[in-house]
Amino acid sequence: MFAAPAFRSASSSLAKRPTIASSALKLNKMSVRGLAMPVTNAPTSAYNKQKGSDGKYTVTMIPGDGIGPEVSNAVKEIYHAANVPIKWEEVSVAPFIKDGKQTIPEESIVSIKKNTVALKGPLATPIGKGHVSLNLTLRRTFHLFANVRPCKSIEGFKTAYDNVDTVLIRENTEGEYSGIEHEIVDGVVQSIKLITYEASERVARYAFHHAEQNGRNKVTAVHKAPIMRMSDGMFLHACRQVAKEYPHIAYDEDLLDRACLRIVQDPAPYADRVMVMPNLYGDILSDMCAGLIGGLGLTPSGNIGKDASIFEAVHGSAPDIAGQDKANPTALLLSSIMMLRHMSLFDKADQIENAIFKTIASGERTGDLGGKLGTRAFTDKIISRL
Ligand SMILES: NC(=O)C1=CN([C@@H]2O[C@H](COP(=O)(O)OP(=O)(O)OC[C@H]3O[C@@H](n4cnc5c(N)ncnc54)[C@H](O)[C@@H]3O)[C@@H](O)[C@H]2O)C=CC1
Ligand SMILES: O=C(O)CCC(=O)C(=O)O
Ligand SMILES: [Mg+2]
Repeated sequence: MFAAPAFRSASSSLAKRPTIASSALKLNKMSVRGLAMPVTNAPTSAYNKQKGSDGKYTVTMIPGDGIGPEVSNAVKEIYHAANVPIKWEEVSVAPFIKDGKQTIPEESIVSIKKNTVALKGPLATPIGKGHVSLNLTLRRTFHLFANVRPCKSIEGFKTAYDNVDTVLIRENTEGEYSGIEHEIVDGVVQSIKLITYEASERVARYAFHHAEQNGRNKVTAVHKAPIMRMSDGMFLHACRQVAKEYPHIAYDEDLLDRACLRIVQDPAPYADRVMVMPNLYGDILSDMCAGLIGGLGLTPSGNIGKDASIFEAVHGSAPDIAGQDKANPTALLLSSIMMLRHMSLFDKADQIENAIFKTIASGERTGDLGGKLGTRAFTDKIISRL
């Protein structure tokens, strides 16, 4: 097992390191002042909303950019056809500047806070100029500390492997995506990878909890601690501490590059476990896993917090195909199915999931899977199988 010498020398004072932890909290609260939710170490809380007088649960919907409105529309149509007891509260998170700071509309924050569940289409982030990532802003604003990204081979759709079944849990609020960058002097830029023990422990605990709840018998922490000695070293330390609380779940560690190689050479051994890792590694590894099962049109995710959860596809706004009726809505649909299960609407989740998989297996597919159907026609085929 890897030992992190530089980190070890500092570990005894770990519990008394309020400076790192409190500066992280300040960062989290910066995005939407006054509305940030408290951070706690509890793995997650159950969905406990009551149906409205119309017999429906209200869920926030953020259609998103690029292909977002097309794939969101597919979800809405299928849910309507399947009589899912959900009423969508559609909001925009288009940012504006208030007091010199990027702000997202209060209406969207109030909606997510009230409903505690949201389904989100992809949000585009301009490169190098314009607003900062709204995806990251939402994750930080609602302390969505764990990003769960399952990736499973689709029966009837042939790829190099038919046994991919990975579950990746990504720390979702800090790490390389803390957004702390500055130019020290001309031509020298510093980008801070901020890792706190608190966030590492929280996501590690969620990974073990998730493994336990989903019949997986191992947690693998994915890292680059030989290089990122203190930051990934602390992440590993937190994982090792939490592992002691779960003696019935095996724990091991793997280097990120080695894990990438192993997964593409033989994904089978990864079907028994949950992988947990810092933010950037999870972002990259989840696209890589998607490639093994047929691409980004197929992979869902859930951003899990204690007080709210936002479900979204792994993919982005796909500007190359936006507005052309080419997008595969499966990824957002499967994300919505994760959401339905989170809400304990298991029958509806199974019904829609079966219809999607039967449609794909029948050969009726969108272009990304080698098919001829557009987004709308594919949606209609799913509806016909509900
Ligand atoms: N969570 C989010 O909202 C995310 C947002 N983004 C943002 O999205 C924008 C575009 O990013 P890209 O790097 O181009 O990644 P992307 O995921 O949007 O697209 C990558 C490739 O996959 C294809 N693709 C993605 N989703 C598909 C679908 N549902 N059906 C068929 N093909 C699909 C695209 O056509 C493209 O060729 C950027 O502004 C990025 O920052 C990127 C990833 C996640
Ligand atoms: O926020 C973004 O623009 C990209 C985020 C991303 O790639 C992801 O969450 O997978
Ligand atoms: Mg990504």
